[in-house]
Amino acid sequence: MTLSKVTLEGLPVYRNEPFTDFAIADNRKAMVDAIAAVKAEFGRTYPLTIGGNKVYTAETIRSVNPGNVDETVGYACKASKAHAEEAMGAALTAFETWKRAGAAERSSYLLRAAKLMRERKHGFSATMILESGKNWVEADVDTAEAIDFLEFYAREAIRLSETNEHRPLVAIPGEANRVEYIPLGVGIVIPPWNFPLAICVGMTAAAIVSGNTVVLKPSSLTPVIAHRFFALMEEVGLPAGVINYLPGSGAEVGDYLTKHPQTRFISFTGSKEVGLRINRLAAETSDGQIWIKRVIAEMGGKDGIVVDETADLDAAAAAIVASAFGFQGQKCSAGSRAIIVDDVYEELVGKIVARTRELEVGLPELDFPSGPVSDPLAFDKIMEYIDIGRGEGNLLVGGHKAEGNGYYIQPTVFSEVSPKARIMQEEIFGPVLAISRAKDYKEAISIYNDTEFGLTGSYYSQDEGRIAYATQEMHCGNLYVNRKCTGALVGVHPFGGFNMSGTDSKAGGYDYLLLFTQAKLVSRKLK
Ligand SMILES: NC(=O)c1ccc[n+]([C@@H]2O[C@H](COP(=O)([O-])OP(=O)(O)OC[C@H]3O[C@@H](n4cnc5c(N)ncnc54)[C@H](O)[C@@H]3O)[C@@H](O)[C@H]2O)c1
Ligand SMILES: N[C@@H](CCC=O)C(=O)O
Repeated sequence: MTLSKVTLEGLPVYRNEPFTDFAIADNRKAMVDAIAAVKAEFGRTYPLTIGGNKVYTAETIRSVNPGNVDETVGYACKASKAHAEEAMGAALTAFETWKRAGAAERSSYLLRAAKLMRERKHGFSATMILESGKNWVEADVDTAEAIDFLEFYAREAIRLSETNEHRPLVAIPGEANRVEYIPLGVGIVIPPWNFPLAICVGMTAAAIVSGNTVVLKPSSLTPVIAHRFFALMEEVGLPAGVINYLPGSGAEVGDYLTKHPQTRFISFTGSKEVGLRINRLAAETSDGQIWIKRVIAEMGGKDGIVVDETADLDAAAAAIVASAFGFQGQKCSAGSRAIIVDDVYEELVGKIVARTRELEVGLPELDFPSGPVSDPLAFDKIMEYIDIGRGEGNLLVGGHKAEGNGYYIQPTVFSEVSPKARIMQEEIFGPVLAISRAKDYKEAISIYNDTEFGLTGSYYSQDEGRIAYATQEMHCGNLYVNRKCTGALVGVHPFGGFNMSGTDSKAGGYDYLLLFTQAKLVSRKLK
């Protein structure tokens, strides 16, 4: 593919990457082989990369397999503030040329990376299985989403560069007017650990394809998969300094870069606490700073599924269990609350309990449906919430540590939980489902709305009037009807939440790249 020749018309129509069917023996074998190949690389040290230079540090971050804590996936070199300063310098230098590359050229790097990632799909997924504790399907979905982000944003950058053709300004005689979406500058990209490939790729790709350069500070829990993506971008020939790979402490390097006067924007996805801190620090102007920093902050959720008495209860039970316990509830979209109307409460709770009991907990590489949680801090926090839950509801399933040489917790269900209970209000980010009873669908929806978050929600019903009411009243960025509240697809379900869930950036949607650009109007008087 010639770089400057990429056009929207010349590209195949965007389609979501298909998921792998692991019922097929060849696909299972391919994943087993990929896991073995990743294990053969265990224990390697991954350098920082600043302006293309590899930097090895004495201090490293040990990336542990949360499913078998004796295994070290790798060691990531750990940046200091001095490295952060160098990375900022490298990104500023690279920006001077990268900002002038056309959208077609910038997009071509993403498209090449997508092609290679597709060819090596199971390798990327296997790294996540071993580094983040995803089961095979969850890891495969994460890789597919990463490929989707690359393909989608490549097309979006080209579309945005052709905006005057697709959305012409109002014409007036004697002038030629056009809008150009130009890059912002150097951005700090701070992804979470839980979609360690897809979200890392999506945030980084969107920033650079819009003409910015970035310092990428991956989560300290998943630096190896982030490095795998970074190495892919090097392999496709991305110029040095466009992405600077800089693992390090959030408190040290993260704060330093957030406060830096030459940081133009911060693209963050993670917890409410860290997001609010970044937002506050970024609002303070540093000496020498000549802009208002832009903060894109996608944060947590306390998502839920509302079920009324007309709903298909088997479908609702399946969705509630999948949304609550998929990847051990460690998704911002996790349906950690179910709000069920009185008439069908007992029946539906029975179905939820039965399905939850079927979830076997075990080693991700052996593809158990339920695996470990991320790390000891998360383990302790979740177990504390389970203790709190014992005082706030009826424990129906789980409630204990599960067997295994890792951070395993039994999928846990509490019923008869008050809407104001802590386990109904606070993000637990683990395999804990709280169920509340409502007298009717209107009360159920008002319980759903009664949190500080507003990310995802589902409404289960067969009544069109109620569906219309729920559509209007449920206050969240991603509302689903008669489907689970996890699993947004790029281009299909633009993703982002309201209130304390963040800035509603709508990742994977048509508005996302605008966040990484500024619009410049050029008006020319004609003779
Ligand atoms: N809304 C979304 O789209 C979305 C998607 C995924 C995850 N999340 C949320 O992310 C959270 C889980 O991810 P996590 O545990 O990685 O979150 P986290 O907030 O602990 O960390 C997120 C990132 O911030 C970094 N960080 C920590 N302190 C920092 C600081 N002072 N300055 C700069 N960076 C700092 C971390 O190293 C990590 O890379 C959950 O709350 C989840 O709901 C939200
Ligand atoms: N986009 C993902 C959630 C990302 C947050 O963890 C979903 O829709 O389930």
